[in-house]
Amino acid sequence: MTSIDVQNLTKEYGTRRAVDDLTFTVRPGGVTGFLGPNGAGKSTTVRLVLGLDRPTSGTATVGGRAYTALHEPLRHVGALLDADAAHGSRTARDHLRVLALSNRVPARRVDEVMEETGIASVAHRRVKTYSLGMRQRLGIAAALLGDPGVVILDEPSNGLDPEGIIWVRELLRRLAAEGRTVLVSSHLMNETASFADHLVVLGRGRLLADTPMREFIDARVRPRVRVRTPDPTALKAALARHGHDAVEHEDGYWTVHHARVDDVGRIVSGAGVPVLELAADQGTLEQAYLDLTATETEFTAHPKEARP
Ligand SMILES: Nc1ncnc2c1ncn2[C@@H]1O[C@H](COP(=O)(O)OP(=O)(O)OP(=O)(O)O)[C@@H](O)[C@H]1O
Repeated sequence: MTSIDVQNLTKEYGTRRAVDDLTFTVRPGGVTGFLGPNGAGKSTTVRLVLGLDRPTSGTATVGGRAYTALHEPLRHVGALLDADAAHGSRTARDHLRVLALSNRVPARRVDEVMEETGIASVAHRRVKTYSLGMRQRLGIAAALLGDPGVVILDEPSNGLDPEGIIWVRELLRRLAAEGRTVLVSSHLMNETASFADHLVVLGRGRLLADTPMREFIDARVRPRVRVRTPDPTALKAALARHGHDAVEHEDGYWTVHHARVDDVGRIVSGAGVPVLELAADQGTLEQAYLDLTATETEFTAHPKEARP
């Protein structure tokens, strides 16, 4: 099985340390979300993994070997870094054929990946006539061309329509289910939450988190419960007896903070409080991420102060 191993990786550009002593492993069989504010060092790390840049110190390997030492690398690692990587005056099919030929990938894979990514019907069109979403699909097709065990995608949903976004989500899950190692960097928290099971989070070049997604959220966002009842007085009284408080919202719901849905369910049913709806509000990846990175963001917009 092929892992991505980053070991004490550091990259300096002049006096700026873009990546600072990073150590983490991306394992097969799951989708790892690669997160961090602008300038955190995600792209630099990926470039070091792909041998596009040289580390100042430390190592980045794929299956125990440096990318540059891989024979026919496309058959081991597929990557989407930039949707504009294809030459605009080439057709999509020609672009993929050239890639296939230079990596001894069977020619039939060209048609297979175009079919899989939904661009078969535009295979003969020049890439410069493609929309951003179509170029994105072509970039994903190129990443999958060599049937690689490791797939690294930077913002794969970029420019895709709603149907395309769902397609990417399912594709990532399937690649992981097939036992591949999948690393996806993104700034879209809802999207990342929909496909990732593990997270690696960077801030100012350093590792801030390397945890399963559920643990990441649970450790940072306290659970809440939403309740709707026609008898708020009985609800508040029953909760108060167990040390809980309920806060009313404009939409008619009550929120019980720092509470688990099982506990609130038992309390209200035990007290005979009529309940129309009861739901766990588990907290989102976005809440947890913002909580973690609040102090790690290099670039923040500050609203102008109001003048007296
Ligand atoms: N070639 C380079 N020369 C000088 N500085 C660089 C170079 N590449 C990256 N940097 C700097 O390294 C830091 C990390 O940048 P990087 O692009 O890796 O971050 P990122 O997490 O991918 O950000 P984003 O989310 O904005 O894409 C930034 O401060 C950036 O300005």
